[in-house]
Amino acid sequence: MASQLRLCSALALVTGAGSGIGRAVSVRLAREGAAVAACDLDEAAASETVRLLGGRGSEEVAPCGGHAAFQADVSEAGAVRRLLEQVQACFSRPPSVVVSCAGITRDEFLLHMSEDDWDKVIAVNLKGIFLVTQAAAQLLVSSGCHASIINISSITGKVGNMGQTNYAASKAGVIGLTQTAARELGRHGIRCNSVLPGFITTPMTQKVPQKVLDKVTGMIPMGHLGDPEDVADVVAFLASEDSGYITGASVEVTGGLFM
Ligand SMILES: CCCCCCCCCCCCCC(=O)CC(=O)SCCNC(=O)CCNC(=O)[C@H](O)C(C)(C)COP(=O)(O)OP(=O)(O)OC[C@H]1O[C@@H](n2cnc3c(N)ncnc32)[C@H](O)[C@@H]1OP(=O)(O)O
Ligand SMILES: NC(=O)C1=CN([C@@H]2O[C@H](COP(=O)(O)OP(=O)(O)OC[C@H]3O[C@@H](n4cnc5c(N)ncnc54)[C@H](O)[C@@H]3O)[C@@H](O)[C@H]2O)C=CC1
Repeated sequence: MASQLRLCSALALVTGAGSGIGRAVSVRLAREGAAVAACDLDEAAASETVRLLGGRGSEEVAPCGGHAAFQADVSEAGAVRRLLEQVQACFSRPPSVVVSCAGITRDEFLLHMSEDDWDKVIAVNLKGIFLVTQAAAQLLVSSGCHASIINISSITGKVGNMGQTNYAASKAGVIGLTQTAARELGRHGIRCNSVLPGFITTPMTQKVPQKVLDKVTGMIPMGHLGDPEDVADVVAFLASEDSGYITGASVEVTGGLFM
């Protein structure tokens, strides 16, 4: 689909920007004119994303401003606070688009799942989105800026998935968190929506046993796994004013899996 320049005045903070869906989201938002603050636990990966965007220090300059890479662990409150301070200082404004893509899996059947694997997944996937959403919202409300917050959940948060009690719980929590944030922040001109991808071809799904991937592919009405760009298309829409009357929604990007 031809990209429009819907985001020329936007500053987009993307977490998990160093890989997969987060990288695709960063590329798409930049292509639509946004300045991108690409954050990841892996600083080198975030910097590579910015290089791909034609970031500061490269010959290409984004249509409406530069891009920058930031390192932060979204599960750490202090790191998230510093991240938002750094973004505000770097761009002299709060992010008007916030996309939380950072996430992990630690898959195991319930009977054998360790407490540590539970804690780690909840900390990154759910608490991380709480911390980023809260820190961004505090900046935005105090400055009176309108914004679009987009949290990446998963279809697993809707229907569950064998081997993922921790992950499914975290992603179901993201939906509830986002709906509640939408209720509280709507009066401030801040929209909050969730995106629920199905199986998307990224490093995260490379760990899935082939027999499971084979099984699920046969269940997808569109007959194939999705690409990160399929998710980025929807994120760009939710980031733009084309979705200006949408908040509290959960948008499934699954090829029809578990519709
Ligand atoms: C018929 C059902 C088809 C599959 C439906 C799956 C729908 C899920 C859609 C999710 C889309 C969104 C994905 C997302 O958000 C990003 C991710 O989370 S990617 C990671 C997704 N993770 C999984 O799906 C878990 C995959 N399973 C595993 O990693 C391992 O099985 C596990 C570590 C849990 C256990 O390993 P192990 O003890 O070695 O057991 P086996 O691997 O041999 O499995 C035993 C048995 O169970 C079957 N099985 C395993 N996982 C699933 C599963 N998710 N759905 C259905 N069946 C599963 C496996 O095929 C074996 O069956 P046998 O008949 O005994 O061979
Ligand atoms: N790939 C898929 O099939 C699906 C993925 N999702 C979700 O989409 C999001 C992105 O997933 P993918 O791109 O597939 O995964 P990925 O593994 O390719 O990318 C995840 C990125 O998040 C970063 N990250 C991990 N922990 C972090 C932390 N504590 N702080 C900051 N960054 C951290 C990683 O370094 C990595 O760059 C995740 O939230 C995932 O749960 C949802 C549904 C399907």
